[in-house]
Amino acid sequence: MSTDQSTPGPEPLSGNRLLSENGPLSGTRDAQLQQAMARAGLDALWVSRPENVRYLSGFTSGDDAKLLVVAAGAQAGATLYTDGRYTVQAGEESRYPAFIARPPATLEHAAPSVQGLRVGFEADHLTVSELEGLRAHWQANGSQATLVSTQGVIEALRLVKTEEEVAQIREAQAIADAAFAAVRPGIVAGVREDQVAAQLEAFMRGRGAGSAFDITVASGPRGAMPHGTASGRIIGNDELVTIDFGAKVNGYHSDMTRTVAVGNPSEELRRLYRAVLEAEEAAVQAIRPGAKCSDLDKLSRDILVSHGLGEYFAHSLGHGVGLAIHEGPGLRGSSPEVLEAGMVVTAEPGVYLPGVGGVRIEDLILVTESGHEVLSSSPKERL
Ligand SMILES: CSCC[C@H](N)C(=O)N1CCC[C@H]1C(=O)N[C@@H](C)C(=O)O
Repeated sequence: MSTDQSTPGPEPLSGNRLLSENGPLSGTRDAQLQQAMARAGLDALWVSRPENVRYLSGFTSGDDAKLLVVAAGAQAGATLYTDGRYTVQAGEESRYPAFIARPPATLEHAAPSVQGLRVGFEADHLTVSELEGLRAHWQANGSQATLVSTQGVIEALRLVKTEEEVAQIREAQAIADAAFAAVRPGIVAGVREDQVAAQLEAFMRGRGAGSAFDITVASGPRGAMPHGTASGRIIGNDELVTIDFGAKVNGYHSDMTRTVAVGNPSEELRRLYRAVLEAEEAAVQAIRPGAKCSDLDKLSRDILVSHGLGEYFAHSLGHGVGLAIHEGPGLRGSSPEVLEAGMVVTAEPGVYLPGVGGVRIEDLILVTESGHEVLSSSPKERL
């Protein structure tokens, strides 16, 4: 898989070609996109973030594709640009016609469509060389397009999930819960962290799901690493082990963390665990439409501060989950976002004490009209 569309590669199977005529914008998602583009003052949008390409087009190899959307006028419509490795797949999956080529042929093909338009590009997901390519082909080459830097145009549409999207996330979380139930009895002293991760991953693959990200299994002092990817460390007796993992179903992720006790951890470790559990449960209970993300973060942080642990809570409370493992809304102190029904978020406070260890507890939560539904069902230990 390559994210660099400018890398020379194999030629298209049968030359550059459009798989069908230009595709109209139709349906709810396209209408929302057109409104969002109008709000951002855009005539067209060059979509390069893989999840956004997938969200709009349905093409599942968004890493190797771009999408041009022209919102209105004679050229209105959308075209997927990908290369000859994906001719069949694009024909099967994409809601829009595909032009099979690599840059610069893709940009040359798009140039007449963007003539004189204000064309947005995704500033967080376009490389400098790709931007130079847009400039060379759409500005310096007579197309006279105005390139506009944008952030979060499509991400804003992805914040509230449809029922179909929630169903995928629910399925991913159910598989992760089943994996945890199957693997938990084997998390004992003498087992390596990476064996635990391998068992979780094998279980999820056996159920047709992928792993949402590199699994964290952080035992003993490694628990002080929030992103402590499973290592060859052997889990010891009387330790805490933090396990953070998720499944991926049809591109949609789940995310859950449990911290488990092996043997009889010290009273100091149990105290950390109880404080984190209190902070997590309070945050979950406060999740409802209208709740401010920054307030939720503060609520859990204040509880950890009251236990003298505020300085050890080294990240935000949580994040949205969907086609990306980390997406909006951000449940953090600086977030201006407010929860709405249909959002799927995590609540995952943690404390990390260098040389000692750490604790994190995380649930995956659907915001509902009446409050919330906790999608993760794996039991939490009471220490
Ligand atoms: C590599 S994906 C990690 C998934 C995990 N559940 C997670 O989101 N974590 C683990 C600890 C912190 C948190 C995280 O990475 N939060 C981000 C959004 C932050 O910047 O705080």
